[in-house]
Amino acid sequence: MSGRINKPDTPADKKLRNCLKTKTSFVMIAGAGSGKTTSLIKSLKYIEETEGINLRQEGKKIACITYTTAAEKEILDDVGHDSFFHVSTIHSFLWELIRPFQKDIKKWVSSKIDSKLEELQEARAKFSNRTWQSTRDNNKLETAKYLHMKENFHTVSEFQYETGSKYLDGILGHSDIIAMAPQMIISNPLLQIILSNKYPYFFIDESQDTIPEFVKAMKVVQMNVKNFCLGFFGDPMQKIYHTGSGAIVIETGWQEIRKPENFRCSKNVLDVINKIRALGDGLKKQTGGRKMFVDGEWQLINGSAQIFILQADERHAEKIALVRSYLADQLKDPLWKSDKKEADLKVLVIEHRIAANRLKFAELYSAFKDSSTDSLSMSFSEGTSWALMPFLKYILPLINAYRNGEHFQVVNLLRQYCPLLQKSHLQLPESEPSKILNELKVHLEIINKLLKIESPATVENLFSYLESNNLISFDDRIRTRLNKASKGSLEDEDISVTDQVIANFFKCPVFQVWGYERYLNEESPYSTQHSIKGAEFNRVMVVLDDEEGRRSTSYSYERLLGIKELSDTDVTNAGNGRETSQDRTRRLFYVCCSRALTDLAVVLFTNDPRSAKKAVTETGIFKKNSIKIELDISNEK
Ligand SMILES: Nc1ncnc2c1ncn2[C@@H]1O[C@H](COP(=O)(O)OP(=O)(O)OP(=O)(O)O)[C@@H](O)[C@H]1O
Repeated sequence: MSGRINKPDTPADKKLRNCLKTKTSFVMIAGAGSGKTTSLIKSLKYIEETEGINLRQEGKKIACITYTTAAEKEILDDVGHDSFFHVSTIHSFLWELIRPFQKDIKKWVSSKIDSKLEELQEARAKFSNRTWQSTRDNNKLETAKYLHMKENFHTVSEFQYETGSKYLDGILGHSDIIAMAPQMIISNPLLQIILSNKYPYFFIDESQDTIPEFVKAMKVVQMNVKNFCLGFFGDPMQKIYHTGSGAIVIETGWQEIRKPENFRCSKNVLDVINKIRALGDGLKKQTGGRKMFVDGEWQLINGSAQIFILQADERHAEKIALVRSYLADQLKDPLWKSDKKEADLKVLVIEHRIAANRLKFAELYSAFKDSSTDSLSMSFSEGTSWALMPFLKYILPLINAYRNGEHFQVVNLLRQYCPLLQKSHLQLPESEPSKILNELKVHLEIINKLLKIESPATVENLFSYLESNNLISFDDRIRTRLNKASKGSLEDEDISVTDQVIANFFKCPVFQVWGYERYLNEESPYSTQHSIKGAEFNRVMVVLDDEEGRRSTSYSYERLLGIKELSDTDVTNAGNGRETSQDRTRRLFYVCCSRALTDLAVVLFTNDPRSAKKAVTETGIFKKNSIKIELDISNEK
């Protein structure tokens, strides 16, 4: 048992235990670093100690839904990897739950095919003489595809869950699970009983970013069954994904649990995050701050929180290095200059063009970022894009394992994702397992070569190879585009933005996906501002550069800090009580700054540092003597 499990109790922990004793559902709402995940972990242990023996005998478990697999691992590390605690991400939890309900799954998929056909029919009805021929062709192709599915659907006997959907092969994708499972829970009382019997305690961490349909489904379970304790742990101010629920509405009879403290951040960092938040939801200031045991007593750590306002130009990387070097001297802390993991330093950037150049995935980056849609661009940064999933889930782990001689892992991944090793294929009379395995060995070597740094292969070359050899089942969105690409029709002028992005993606040298993977896995001090949910580091640098993130209208630090006027859309949205880019940016800024345990440095790149300094000073977020300009750091040298 390590880390958070032994932290001292707070009044909130006691309140939470009362909820557990009385099986009262609850929502814990508290700011960054207040110890929400810590309270969650302690409550898991508490249930184990008080009811563990009985619950285990009855075959029951405690469910805990986390946002990422990294968070899942952290919690399991704390509670000792005991299967009594069913800690998992939402996708794998939902699939395990609905998997036995094959009939209902089939019904759902069948109605999805029908509604797809209806959608296509409606689109056709709106065609006019101004409709592009390629749009008509596309509709025709899609209609034929779904009609074929409808006709042959009766042949599918069982569904599996993989990365992309391929209904006639009985394969569902991520988005199917997320769309189907909450609906099934809501409409199936038996499923509600099974769920609550197996998991009498059900906790959801980072609830602000959990999808609303799942929250709704779990609330239905809680309303319909007895002896079920549903608990949400979250902070609306930390909602950074557009699909998140935000604040969870507290139902009658539920408890609201607040945690007023902050245990993570030094005093100066805490002052800054309190001010950022005050401009948003006005939550009462968090109290406390990080303490250290020195000379026999607990002492508050002062730390530092400064902002550096710099001229935006092409010397971006050089200037970041200059600030790091300045901080190393000023704080007498050479680790500010180190890129090593042990330095516990993170540089948080909104987009990652510099890192993309450094890590050699510039073309891939540009395919998803230049003239892209908000959703494609954002999911690229978040590592959740459907287009890249085949690499992240299957191809790269597979080739990594192959290169390291990890045969067990290679077979595991092939079993999970390769159609040739699926039960349905192996049961065919002509399938000979030993022959398939020999063929796979040859394929693996070819894929390995295609993915070498010196290989000229493109993404399309690799995808076509995988598809034509039945080594992968692609998401429909990839498959249709891949087939079109091989006929060359993607050169059409009438190409939608998504088509264009994917066409550019297909043309990228495929080895670049390694650099992209490193970037997502944070194997450099750089991380994106979206990827550090729940984490904490001693030294945090937050880089604010609207120019870098210019392809997304979702965020603008210059608008947040009053350097630029709000856009017309923001003004209209604010007038209608809708979310603005300022709201979104504030939440992201809050999450980033609140990751710092000791020292925080915000680096703002702007075209007009002088007026930016004035605007930043007026916000009152940073102390006057903590607002620095270029001259300050160069004078110091
Ligand atoms: N009761 C406590 N006493 C001392 N330290 C604590 C206590 N609770 C939590 N901490 C420490 O505070 C830090 C933040 O805790 P935790 O990650 O649980 O907060 P959180 O509210 O989930 O954070 P966030 O929402 O910002 O991700 C951790 O370093 C944790 O060890």
